[in-house]
Amino acid sequence: MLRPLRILLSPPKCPLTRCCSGYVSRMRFVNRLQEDDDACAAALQNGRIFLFHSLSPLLQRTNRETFRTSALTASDLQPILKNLGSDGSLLKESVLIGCSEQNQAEFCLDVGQLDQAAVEEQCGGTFVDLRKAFFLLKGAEAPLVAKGQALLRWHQTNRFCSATGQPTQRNQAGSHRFCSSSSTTYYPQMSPVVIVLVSDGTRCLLGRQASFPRGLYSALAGFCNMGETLEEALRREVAEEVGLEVQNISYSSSQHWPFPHSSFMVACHASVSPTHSQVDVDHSELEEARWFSLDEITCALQVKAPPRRGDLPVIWLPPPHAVANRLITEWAGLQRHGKDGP
Ligand SMILES: NC(=O)C1=CN([C@@H]2O[C@H](COP(=O)(O)OP(=O)(O)OC[C@H]3O[C@@H](n4cnc5c(N)ncnc54)[C@H](O)[C@@H]3O)[C@@H](O)[C@H]2O)C=CC1
Repeated sequence: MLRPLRILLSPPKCPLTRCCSGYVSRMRFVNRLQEDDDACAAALQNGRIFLFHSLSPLLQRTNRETFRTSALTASDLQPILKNLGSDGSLLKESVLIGCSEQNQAEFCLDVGQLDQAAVEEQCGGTFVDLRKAFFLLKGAEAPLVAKGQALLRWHQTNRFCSATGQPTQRNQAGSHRFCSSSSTTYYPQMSPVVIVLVSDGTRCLLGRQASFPRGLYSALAGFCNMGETLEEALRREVAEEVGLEVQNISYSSSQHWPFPHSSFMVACHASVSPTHSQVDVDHSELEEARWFSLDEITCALQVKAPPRRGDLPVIWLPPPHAVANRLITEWAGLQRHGKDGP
């Protein structure tokens, strides 16, 4: 007979003062768990575990429209895994992703080898593709599942040493893998990407790829090449994609972006002189790029959901989770207050 399942909903955000007071101890706790396998195994027994199935996170519907992540404790999960025919070793495949504000270690576990419907039934949730889940979740929950999925994916695709072909072994936290034949330690990787909102003083430049949904425009983005600085990558990408030379580069913010794989997005503003703003699009990279006025951006920022089939054509922008949205919002705010971006 199964014990009643206790689903732990992610805690609401705590007041700033409390977050700050516990921050140092939480960071040191996570760091210790990454270094000490025994401590990590013990923390797993008392931790919160976010389930994934074939890299899709388990979500709970809170009402008709909204979803939240759900986490189980090890003691809730163990009987479920056993009931579904898994031995006790599966739990140890959990990877550490952080520590809650209640000082509880947080882990992710992919149960892709178990029957999806059976896990959903026993856990009272639904596994949702990350592309959908990322935009259904609010606040800190979206980056949390993105981080968990990225780490689980990295382990699934780095089981062997690229030098010797021998299997690699992970530490308990999952913060690295080790090949004992070549004594090589492998760490999870992100690809650096620069994303830039170019302004000519009164307008900003957005582009769209042919693969984007109809009407979606975004800031220009591109992967950094080996050996490049961010500034070099930014200048090169803008030159390649739209034939412009930018100046006045300023940093805005950054984010981990899980699509299609882990990118480390560094978001910047930059400018061109209004007398040198003629766009020359490389159509092998972009379908279109053009300048947008503040009025056009203000309208586009008000479109809160992608247009549906049959709706009138409308220009819309990446959602608030995307750092591109932050760049565009920052630019619009500065324009409204009479200052250009960078
Ligand atoms: N979070 C946000 O606000 C936004 C995120 N992005 C992300 O930025 C990234 C780059 O954007 P785009 O250049 O438009 O992407 P893209 O997917 O069009 O990639 C461009 C080219 O870069 C090369 N490439 C792919 N993966 C690479 C890697 N890991 N390292 C080096 N080169 C690689 C390939 O030749 C690919 O054709 C994408 O992951 C995209 O999802 C793009 C716009 C907004």
